Amino acid sequence: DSVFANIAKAPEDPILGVTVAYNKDSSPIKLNLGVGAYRTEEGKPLVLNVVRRAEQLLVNDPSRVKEYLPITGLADFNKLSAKLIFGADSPAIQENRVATVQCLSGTGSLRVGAEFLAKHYHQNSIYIPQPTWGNHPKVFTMAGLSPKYYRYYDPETRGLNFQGLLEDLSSAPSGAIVLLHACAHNPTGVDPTVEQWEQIRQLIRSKGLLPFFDSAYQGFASGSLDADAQSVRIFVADGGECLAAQSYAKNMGLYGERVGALSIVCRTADVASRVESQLKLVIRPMYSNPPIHGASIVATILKDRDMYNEWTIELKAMADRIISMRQQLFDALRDRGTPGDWSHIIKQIGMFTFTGLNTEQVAFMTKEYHIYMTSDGRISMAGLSSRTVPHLADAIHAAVT
Ligand SMILES: Cc1ncc(COP(=O)(O)O)c(CN[C@](O)(C(=O)O)[C@@H](O)C(=O)O)c1O
Repeated sequence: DSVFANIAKAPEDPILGVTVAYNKDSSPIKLNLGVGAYRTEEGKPLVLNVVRRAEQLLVNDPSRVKEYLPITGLADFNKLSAKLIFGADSPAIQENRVATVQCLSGTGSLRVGAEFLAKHYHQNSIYIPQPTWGNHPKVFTMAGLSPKYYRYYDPETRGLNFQGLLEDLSSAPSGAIVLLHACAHNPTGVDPTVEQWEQIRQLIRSKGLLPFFDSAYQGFASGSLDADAQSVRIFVADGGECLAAQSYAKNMGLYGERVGALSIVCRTADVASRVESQLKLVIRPMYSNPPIHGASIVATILKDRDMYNEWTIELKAMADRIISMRQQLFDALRDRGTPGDWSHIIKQIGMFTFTGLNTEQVAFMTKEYHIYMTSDGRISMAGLSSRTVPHLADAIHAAVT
C-alpha cells in the first residue's frame, strides 16, 4: 500500500474553498462574492487595457529573452515598485536605504519577509490585527514567527477599536513586529484615520516595535495610489525602519502572474545592502528567482508616463465601480426595509464589506440563494454588478428577517 496511506484529507481553504464550492454549483443565479477578485459590470474578470498594451510591446520586442532573472528579480521592477509605495521623492530611496526584492505577489513578499525576520530579527512575536486576512497567521507560523493578536475591529460599532489597538500595542514587548494593513483592511474594510495613523506611528516608534506593512490594495481603496500609501509614507518619513509587502494582483489585475515586492527600509545604505544580501539567501533555496513576465508588464507600465497615467485612470474606474456597488447595495436594503443599520456598507472602504452576518445566516444565503461568501460574513463588492445587487439584497433581507 501507499507510503502516504496515513495522510488525512485537508479541509479546503476558507477563502479559496468558496470558489471551489461555487464552481460545483450548477444554479444559474449563483454569485461568487468570496475571493477578492475584480469583476466587471458584466461579471467578467478584467484585463486592464494598459496591461494588454504592455504585453503587446513585450511580445513585439525582439530583444526580449527568457533568461533567469537575478535572485532579487527584475531590477527596474524593484526600483519602480519602491517608488510607487514610498513616493518618487522618498528620502529613503534618495539615500539608497531601501532593499527591495521581487517576490511571488503579496503572499510571497510576506513569506520572504517573515522568513528573513525569523532568521535575523531578535524577536519572533508578530502582532496581527483581530480579525485579519485568513492566510496571515499561516504564512507567519510557517516562516517560524509566532503570531499574536491586537484588537482591531469593534463588532458593536462595526468600526475601529482604536483604544483596544493602542492598549494591545502598548503592552506588546518592545521590539515586537507589528503587521499593519496599509489600506483597505481585509476583511473589515475599516481603516484608521490620518490622525489615528499618526498616533499609531508615535506608539510604534516610542516602543521600538517593528512595523511590517501589507499593501495589497494600493490605489484600490480610494482610487488614489498616493492616498492609499500615506500610512506607509508617514513611517518612512520619520527615518525609522520598516518592511513593506506589495502586490499587483488587484490594482493591476495581475492575480495569476504572481507579481509583488518586499521592501525593507533601513537606517543606512550599508545596512540595506547587507539586508539585501541576506534576503538572497532566503530566496535562492525557496524558489531561486522570480517569474519574468508579470514583472516586465509592471515595469513597462510604471516607467512610461502615458501608460502610468492610463493605469491610474483604469484603477480609479475599478475603485469607483466598487464604491457604486456599496451605494447600490445600501439603497437596495433600505428600499426593502431590511432590519438593522447597514450604513457600514457605505462607510467601509476597499474590496470587501464586513456585513456582520453570522455563519448560520451565511450558510442560509448559500443554501437558499446560491450566494458564495466567506463564513465570517465578508463579501467581495468587486463580485457584484447592478444586475446582481437585487439578488444579494433579497438574500440578506431573508437572512435577517
Ligand atoms: C491583506 C492581503 N494581503 C495579501 C494578499 C495576497 O494576495 P496575493 O498573494 O494574491 O498578492 C491578500 C489577498 N487576499 C484575497 O484577495 C482575499 O482575501 O480574498 C485573495 O486574493 C486571497 O488570496 O485570499 C490580502 O487580502
